[in-house]
Amino acid sequence: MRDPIQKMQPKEQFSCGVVVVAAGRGERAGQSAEGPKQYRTIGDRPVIAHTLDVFATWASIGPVVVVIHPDDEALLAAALERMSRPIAVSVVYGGATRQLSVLAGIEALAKAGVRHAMIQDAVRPFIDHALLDRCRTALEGGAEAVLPATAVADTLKRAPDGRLVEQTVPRSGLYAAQTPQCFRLEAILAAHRAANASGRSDFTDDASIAEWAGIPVVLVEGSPDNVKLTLQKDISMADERLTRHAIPDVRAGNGYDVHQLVEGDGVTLCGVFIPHDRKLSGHSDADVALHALTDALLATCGAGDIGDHFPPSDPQWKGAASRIFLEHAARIVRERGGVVTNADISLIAEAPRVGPHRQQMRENLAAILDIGLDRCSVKATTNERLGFVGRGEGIAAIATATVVYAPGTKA
Ligand SMILES: Nc1ccn([C@@H]2O[C@H](COP(=O)(O)OP(=O)(O)OP(=O)(O)O)[C@@H](O)[C@H]2O)c(=O)n1
Ligand SMILES: C[C@](O)(CO)[C@H](O)COP(=O)(O)O
Repeated sequence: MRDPIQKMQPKEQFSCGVVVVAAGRGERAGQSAEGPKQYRTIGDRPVIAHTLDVFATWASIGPVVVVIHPDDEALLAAALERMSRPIAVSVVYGGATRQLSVLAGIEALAKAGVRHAMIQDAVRPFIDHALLDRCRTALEGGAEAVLPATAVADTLKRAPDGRLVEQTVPRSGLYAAQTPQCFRLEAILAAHRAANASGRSDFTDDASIAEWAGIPVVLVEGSPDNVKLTLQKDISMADERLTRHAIPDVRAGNGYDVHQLVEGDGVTLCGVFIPHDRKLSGHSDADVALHALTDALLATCGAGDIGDHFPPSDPQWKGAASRIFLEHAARIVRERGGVVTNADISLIAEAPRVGPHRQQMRENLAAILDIGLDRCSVKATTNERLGFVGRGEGIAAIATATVVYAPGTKA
């Protein structure tokens, strides 16, 4: 589409607020326990959170008014919690039609003292910054009314009874209207007020009110992605699209621990008791490997470290089997929506030899974490006789845990 405004130099100061209309009942989409369609989850969040996010992350963002149904206050509050960037919104109640809801929204926006208004359906979550920029350019070029639209691609038929085709309608010059529809605020407010005063309530978009009021409406290129979620299948497709493209929330945590070797009869490593002429000193069974892995798991969800959960000063952990600590960390991870996908431990010790026990150690990890054996790794190395490990004064362990969290999981 050729955009006559696009080439013009900015002549109009851009100062723009946004009205997001969300007061509809979504009857064509059908009932859902989540509420009307604008509050239903697509991907990881409610539809309206996606829509508002695009404005919240747009450099030219101004004041935002959200028009809701009086029954939906809690739903909106919950959706605002799911934004990727917090946004301050004014909330007003809408009316029985979209037209009345928009009027309530632009009346509220007029109080914010902005020059321009973008009017957006809450149920068009796939707007993007390039589209908003095209609208902005057109407003800066002096347009009073700007309509993003796409040329109609299908052959059009008129069938008044929905059964028998009466006529093929030439599609040349026909466009499908999208939102945000953008206006000089004063002009669209006057047009909406006049339409309301005249008793007209059948306008399905704001550009048609502008046309009715004699305001020239300039087209800018819409986006084929900018679909309106009208039916259940639109919501399912939107969900599928976002889920397919969701970036996996993969987090890696590391842990490190050292325990001193003192006189004794053996050490416990990864839950395996290995007879030895020394033992590891510690408050619990001093399983340095499981301690490091516990820290690594906790690190994947910002849950502190082993000492926060099991203070060494607490007598109940005296001599405790360290698998308790690892089980606890794994439970925290699961409760926060995480799935452990890998656990890797490196032991650094001059003695005893770990090799003969590696398989049992891996099996212990797999059992404690309830994951496959191929996701559990135990390795060992000496410290080439260097340092405190090399002198046999202690054993160290380094662990890495990899956890995949559900999209949108809050740690
Ligand atoms: N009284 C109304 C009706 C609609 N809308 C909003 O206008 C947008 C586009 O409307 P539509 O898709 O028709 O939504 P609904 O009216 O909710 O759907 P239905 O007609 O199926 O009930 C939606 O964001 C909707 O919430 C509104 O704010 N107030
Ligand atoms: C405003 C709109 O989204 C532009 O396509 C559309 O007109 C809303 O229509 P509906 O009748 O409320 O579904």
